[in-house]
Amino acid sequence: MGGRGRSRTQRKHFRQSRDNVWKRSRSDSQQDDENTNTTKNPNPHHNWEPFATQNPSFDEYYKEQGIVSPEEWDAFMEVLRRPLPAAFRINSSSQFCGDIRSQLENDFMKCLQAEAADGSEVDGVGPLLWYPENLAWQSNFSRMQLRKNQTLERFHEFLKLENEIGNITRQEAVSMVPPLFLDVCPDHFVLDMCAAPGSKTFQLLEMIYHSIDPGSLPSGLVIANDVDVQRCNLLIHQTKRMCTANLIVTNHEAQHFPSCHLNKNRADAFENGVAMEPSVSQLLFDRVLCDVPCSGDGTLRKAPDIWRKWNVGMGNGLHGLQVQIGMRGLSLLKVGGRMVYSTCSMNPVENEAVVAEILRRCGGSVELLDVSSELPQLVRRPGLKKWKVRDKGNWLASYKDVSKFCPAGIIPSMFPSGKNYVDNADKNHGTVLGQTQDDVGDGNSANGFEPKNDPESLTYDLDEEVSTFPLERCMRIVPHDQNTGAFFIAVLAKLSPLPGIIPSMFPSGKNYVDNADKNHGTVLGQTQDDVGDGNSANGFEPKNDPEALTYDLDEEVSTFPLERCMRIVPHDQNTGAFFIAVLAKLSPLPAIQKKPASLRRQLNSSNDSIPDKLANEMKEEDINGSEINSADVTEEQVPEAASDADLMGSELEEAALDTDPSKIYEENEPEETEDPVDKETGSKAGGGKRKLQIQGKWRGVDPVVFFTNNAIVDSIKIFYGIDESFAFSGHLVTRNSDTDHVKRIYYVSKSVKDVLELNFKRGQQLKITSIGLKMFERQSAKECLLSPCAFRISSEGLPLLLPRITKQILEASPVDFKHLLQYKTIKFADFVDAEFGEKASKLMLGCCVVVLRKDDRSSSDLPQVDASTIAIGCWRGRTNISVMVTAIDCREMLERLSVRMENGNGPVLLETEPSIVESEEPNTNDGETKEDAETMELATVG
Ligand SMILES: C[S@@+](CC[C@H](N)C(=O)[O-])C[C@H]1O[C@@H](n2cnc3c(N)ncnc32)[C@H](O)[C@@H]1O
Repeated sequence: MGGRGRSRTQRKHFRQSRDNVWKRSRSDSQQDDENTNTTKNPNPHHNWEPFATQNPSFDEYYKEQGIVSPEEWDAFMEVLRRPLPAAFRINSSSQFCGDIRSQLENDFMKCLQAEAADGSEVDGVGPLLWYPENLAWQSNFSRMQLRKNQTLERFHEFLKLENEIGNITRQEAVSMVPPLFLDVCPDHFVLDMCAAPGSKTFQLLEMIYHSIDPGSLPSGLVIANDVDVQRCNLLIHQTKRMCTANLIVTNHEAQHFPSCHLNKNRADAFENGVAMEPSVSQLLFDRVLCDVPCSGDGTLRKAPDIWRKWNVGMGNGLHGLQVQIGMRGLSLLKVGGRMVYSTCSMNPVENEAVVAEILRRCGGSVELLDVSSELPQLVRRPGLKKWKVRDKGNWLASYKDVSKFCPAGIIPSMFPSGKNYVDNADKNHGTVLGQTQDDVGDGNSANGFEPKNDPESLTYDLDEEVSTFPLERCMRIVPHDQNTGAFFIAVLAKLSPLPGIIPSMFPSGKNYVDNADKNHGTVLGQTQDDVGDGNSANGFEPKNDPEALTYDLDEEVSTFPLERCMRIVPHDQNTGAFFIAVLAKLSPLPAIQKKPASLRRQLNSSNDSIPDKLANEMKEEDINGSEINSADVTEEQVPEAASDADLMGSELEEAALDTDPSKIYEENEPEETEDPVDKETGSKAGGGKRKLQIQGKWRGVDPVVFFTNNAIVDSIKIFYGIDESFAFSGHLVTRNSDTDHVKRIYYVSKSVKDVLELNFKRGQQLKITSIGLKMFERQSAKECLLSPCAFRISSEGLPLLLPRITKQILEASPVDFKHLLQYKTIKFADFVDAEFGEKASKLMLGCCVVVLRKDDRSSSDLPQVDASTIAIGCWRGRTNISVMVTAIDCREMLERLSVRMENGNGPVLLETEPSIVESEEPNTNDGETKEDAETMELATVG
C-alpha cells in the first residue's frame, strides 16, 4: 500500500480488548463502599455507577504541597473527578494525513459547530491548539449524544475506522507533550527509556520521518526500551503501524541500559588485518525521553481506580528509581543533546525532587532549560521550589527531621535542599539505595520494618527548605487549566561530559558541594561498562577546564571503625591479596520495609505506573533461561473487553494501553523455523515444537541474525525486478539462525544496521525484542509452491519497496481498483479494462502489486510512483487477481477514495459494475471473519 501508517492486521484486537475503566465490577464497587466514600459521577450525561472519587490522603497531601492555590482547589478537584475528553492524533506519516485533517476541519468540526449554533446540546470537537499543524484533536461526547445525533454517529464511525487502520492514534492529550519538547530531527539517534505502550515512541518515529519521502529512510533511529516484556509487545503492536525500518525495541531495566562502545585500540576494530572505522563506535543518543514509571495520579480522570489506590508511599517509593533512570539517560546522552524527564504524576517527590537531584549529581554538566517560549499555547505552571515529604502521617520539611526517627525509604534527595544533615557516625540515618521496588511500602512503615520506639522521633522541624535550582523551568500541566489530565515535564541539556567522581569514594563520604556548584559528579548514571580505566575514556572525558586541575589535598579520615576490616597482602604469607569485612545486622534496617501484598497488586495493575513485580520476575526468569512468551500472561493481568461504543467519549483510552498483551502475541511473532515442505505432497516435516531461543547471552529471546542467504535474496530480487541500487546487503535481518527456512525477512535502516553491527562487536549487549520492518514473508500454502518466489511482499514493506519494483507491478484504472477493493477477487476476463486483465494474466504466479492509476491516464507498463501513489499487495492466481489486504483496509481505502472524489481531488470512480465478478473459491481475505489476510493460506489461488 502506498504509505506509512496504512492499515495493518495487528490492530485487529483493539476493539475486543479495550478496558472500560469507568465501568466497575461488582466486587470493586462493594469493596469501595466498605472502604471509601463514593460520590456520584458528576457528568450528567453518563449513567455510571457511583465511583469513589475521593481519597482524604490525596486531598491532604496536595493541599499541603500547594500544587494549586487554595482558591482553585475546588475547581481542580471538580475537573479531576470528571471523565477525560477523548483525544487523538492524526499520524503525520500516514499517506492520508492531509485528507483526515481536512475531513475533521471541513466536515465534522463545521457540521458540529452548525448544530451547536442551532441549539443542539452537542459539545464541540476541535484541534488542540498547542499541537503543531492541527494534528491533535479532542472531543467530549456521551453515549446518549452519540445515539441521538447523526453527525456524531458518523464521526464515531470515522474515528473507529481510522483508529483501526492506524491513520489516527488515540492518546491522552497531555501525554503528547513530552516528545514535542525533545526537538527531534530526522538524523537523531533517540532513546525512549521507558517506552511501553509506545504512544510517545510513535510520535518520536513520526518526528524522525518528518519530511522524508516515501521510499526513503531517515538517517536517525529510535531505540524504544521497556523492562516489561509484555508491555514491549504492546509497544511493538503500536509502532508497527509506522512501518518503520528505523526502530529497535529492547527489554532492559532503563537504569541499567547497556553501554555499547568500541575501544579504538581493540582488535575487533580490525578486519582481515585492515583497520576498520566503524560507522557507530559508541551508542550515545542525541535525544533521550525519560518518561519514567510513576504513581500515575495525573491519570485519575481516565483511571479512576487510582482514587482508591492512591497513598503517599507510591511516590516516595519511586523517587530513587526515577533518579537512577534519569541519571542513566543523561550518561547515554551526547554532549549537546537534550533529555526530557516526564511523569504522569503531580507529586513533587517524583518530579521536582528528581530533577533537582539529577542537577545536583551532574553539577554544571547538565542544564535545566527554560522552554517557556516553546509551545506558547500550552497552558502550564512553573515547577515548585519548595515542597514537603510525607511519611507515617508526618510532614517532613527537611532531612533533618528524618534523623529523629526512622522513616521508611526517605532519603535526602526527596527534599528541596537535597542535603543530608546527618553525620556519618549518626546511627539513625537511612538510605534506600539497597532497596528494591518491592521494599518500598505504603508510607506507613508497617510490615516487619517497624519504626524505632524513640520518643525523639515525634518531634520534627517544619522549617521549609527552598531549592536553589531554577525548578520553575519545569512544567506542571494541571487538569482544570485546559480540561486535560496532569503531567510533569522537565527539559535538560547536556553541556559537558558527566563527572565521574562521587562523594562516597572519599573517607568522609561528604558532599561539600552546594546545590548550585557545577563541578561535583556522580557515576550513578553509569554502568560498569562506562567507567573505563580511570583515564576517563569511553565517553566520559575530563573537562577541559583549568579549574579542574586544582585540587585540595587535605586528607579526610573516616569516622567509621574501618580498622575492623581486613586486608591480606601478598608478602605477609606468600599469598594473593584480599579484602574482607564482616558485618552483623543488629536491628531492622531503617530504610527498608515490606509492602503489603494487596498494595503490590494495586500497584501492579495501575496503567503506566510502577514497575511491577511481574516485570521483575519476568526479567529474572529470562536471565535464568526460561522462555519468555506473552502467552504466559495470566487472566489477572488481562484487561476486560469493551464494546465499540467505548471508543468515544470518556472511555476513549490510549489504544495500546488497553490492548490485551496476550492477544497480540503475533506482534512479536516467534520466528519458528519453517519446516522443509515436501514439494510433492505439500506436507511439512517436523513437529513444529519451538526450541528455546537464544540471542547472544539472552536466553528465551529470538536471535537477531543478518540474513545473508544470497540464493533467496537473488530469487526475490529477480522475481520483483528490484532495482540494483536498493541497498539489500547488510540491511536484511531475520530472527532465526536457520537461514534456509526463515519465515520472515526484516529490513533495517543504515542507522539500525550500524547499531546492530556495533552490538555484535560488543557481544550482543542489547536484548532486542523487535527490529526493523517486516519486508518479506514466506507463503507456505501448497499452491504457493508453484510460484517461482516463495516470499511475498508484506504490506508494511510495500511503501519502501514500491518505487524499486519493476516486475509484478500493474497499474489499474480507478474502476478496476475499486472493484478489487470491493470484490477482493476478480477473474482476468472480468476487469473493465480488458488490457489490464490481459497484463495481469501475463504476470508470474505469485505476489504482485496493483497501483491505482492517477487521473484518467491510460495504463503504462511501469507505473510512475510518488508520495501520493496508492497501491495494494495482491496475488496473481491461475485465473484471477486477489487482494492481499484485510476487509477493513479495503473498506477504509474505499472511504478515502470516495472522500477525495467528493472533494474533486481524487480519481474518477466510474460506477460501472463489473460484468461478472465471482471468485472461484471463497475469499480468505474477508478480514472481519478471517481477520488476517497477511497470514492467509492462499485458498483463493486460482
Ligand atoms: C509511564 S509508562 C511509559 C509510557 C510510555 N512512555 C508511553 O508514552 O506510552 C512507564 C513504563 O516504564 C516501564 N518501567 C518500569 N520500570 C522500568 C525500568 N526500571 N526500566 C524500564 N522501564 C520501566 C513500565 O513497564 C511502563 O511501561
